[in-house]
Amino acid sequence: MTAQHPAAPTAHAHSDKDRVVIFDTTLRDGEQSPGATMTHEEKLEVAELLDQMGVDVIEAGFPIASEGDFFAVNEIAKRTKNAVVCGLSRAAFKDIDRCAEAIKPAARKRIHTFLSTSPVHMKHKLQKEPHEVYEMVIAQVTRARNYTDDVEWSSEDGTRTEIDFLCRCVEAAIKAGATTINIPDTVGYTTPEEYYNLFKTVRERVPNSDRAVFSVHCHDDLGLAVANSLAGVRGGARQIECTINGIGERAGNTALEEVVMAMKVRNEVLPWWTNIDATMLTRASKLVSAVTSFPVQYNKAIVGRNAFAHESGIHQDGMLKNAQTYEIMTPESVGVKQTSLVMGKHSGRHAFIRKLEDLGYKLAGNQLEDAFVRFKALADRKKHVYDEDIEALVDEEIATAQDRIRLVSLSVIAGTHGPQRATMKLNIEGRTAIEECEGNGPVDAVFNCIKALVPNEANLELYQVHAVTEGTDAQAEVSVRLSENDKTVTAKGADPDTLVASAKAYLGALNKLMIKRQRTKPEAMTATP
Ligand SMILES: CC(=O)SCCNC(=O)CCNC(=O)[C@H](O)C(C)(C)COP(=O)(O)OP(=O)(O)OC[C@H]1O[C@@H](n2cnc3c(N)ncnc32)[C@H](O)[C@@H]1OP(=O)(O)O
Ligand SMILES: CC(C)C(=O)C(=O)O
Ligand SMILES: [Mg+2]
Repeated sequence: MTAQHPAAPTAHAHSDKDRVVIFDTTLRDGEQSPGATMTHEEKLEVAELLDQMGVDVIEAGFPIASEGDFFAVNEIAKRTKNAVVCGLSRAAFKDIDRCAEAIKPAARKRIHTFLSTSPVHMKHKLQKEPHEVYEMVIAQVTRARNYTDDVEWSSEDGTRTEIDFLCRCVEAAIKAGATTINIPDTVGYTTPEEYYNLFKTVRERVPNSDRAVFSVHCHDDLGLAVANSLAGVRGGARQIECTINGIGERAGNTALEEVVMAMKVRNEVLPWWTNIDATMLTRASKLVSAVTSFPVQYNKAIVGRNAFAHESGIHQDGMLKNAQTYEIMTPESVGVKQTSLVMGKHSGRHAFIRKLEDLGYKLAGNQLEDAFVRFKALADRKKHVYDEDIEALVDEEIATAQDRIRLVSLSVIAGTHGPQRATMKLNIEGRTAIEECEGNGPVDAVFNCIKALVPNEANLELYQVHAVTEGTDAQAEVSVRLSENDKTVTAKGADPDTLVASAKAYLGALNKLMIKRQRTKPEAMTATP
């Protein structure tokens, strides 16, 4: 799995015009996800990691929202080494002043002020006329510019805003001193083509548009946030607002890891670049998931636990031959140690052999074939087949290869109304025999069957059960110790069914006894004493 992917991130001759600013809003829009609230310390930890991984702007919070938010933004402003620290504020002087105070200690600081421009928001939410909104844009951006020369203005619900009004507001904001213009798709309503056209149009129509960086901010209500963001960049935007794991209001925001890797892996068609150290993406994902208690879906692009895992035999075989067959980026490129070949019911022989080698086994011929058949049978019954399951299975295969008594089938009737009853079929040196016995409990009934089928004087000294792995579908591993005269043998049996495992262990011990008997008394060749 060391093959070099042609699509793997490579060094580019970067040009400044293709540089995309990564504006992370995990701590602001991300934290707006219901239930995603982070503690003060957790926010500091996330901000430190974002700074280390090369995020350009950290939107650290909404300082007017609460004392807690203010202090978090303020502390992040003090600690951040490289990134611009940004705070959000409504179009209200008190918000802007509070935001300015919070970000004051930052080496590089931004005030982000927003105001809705769509008819529905202006009429129902703000209850203001367009001309009032227009005046507010100018007043608020001007106010913010008193504190810093890095001011971002967002036209909330920009994608449902009437285009002439949007262009007028954007022009006014830039004239008042905004250096970044964000046109959010606040409700996740737009489509890639539409969003591309929006940026193209606004940039063409607004006379002073070249004096600001345009920014995309997308929500994932229709699952289009990443596609829309990239379309906006194609339309001329050079800042992407995003969050780790795509957390955020409702269906979330554009996932940082997805846009970053899309541009890296498909750079020939998405020819832009960022400053993000992609090898830190997995770490960031895990941290944000841990502090928000939001699990990352298994099949999530880039950072989901299945993003570099393969279970089906055809894919595993391809991966073993050349990783490029089924992976478009290396796991290492996003901070995952290695591809994992998950053993399950869809796995094939190539992967099984590789797994056995990794676990230190070398089986061939019938032994390998038998082990594979038993592995498939186990995988059919068990959700997760762990390494320990395979070890137990192979150990048993090796231990029982020479067995003269083999379990063919077992069924047991157990429950609250005893006596319990077992029916067992054995293959004893090539001959099939069947017996039905009762017992004081299901294990007793099983062992009585064995005694009836293979009469013996052996004394059961130990019977022990433990689970090989976790979960209710874990394999049971049963150990049985039998003694006969001066001979003592121990054997193990593993199976998801404890009673089958018990029978296998008992029979395994009997088989070993027979070998011992044979060694000391070569004429004792038969299964019965
Ligand atoms: C699209 C986005 O993500 S926007 C960001 C959303 N994030 C948040 O709301 C989280 C933090 N918010 C809060 O803590 C609170 O809502 C606060 C502190 C901002 C305001 O709290 P309150 O004063 O109690 O107001 P409340 O939240 O109930 O209502 C919002 C008010 O802000 C107004 N408002 C909304 N957006 C803006 C804006 N961009 N500029 C100015 N006023 C605005 C609303 O019209 C409403 O005003 P009204 O009270 O005159 O009707
Ligand atoms: C505050 C703005 C930028 C926002 O989060 C949105 O419109 O979605
Ligand atoms: Mg948002």
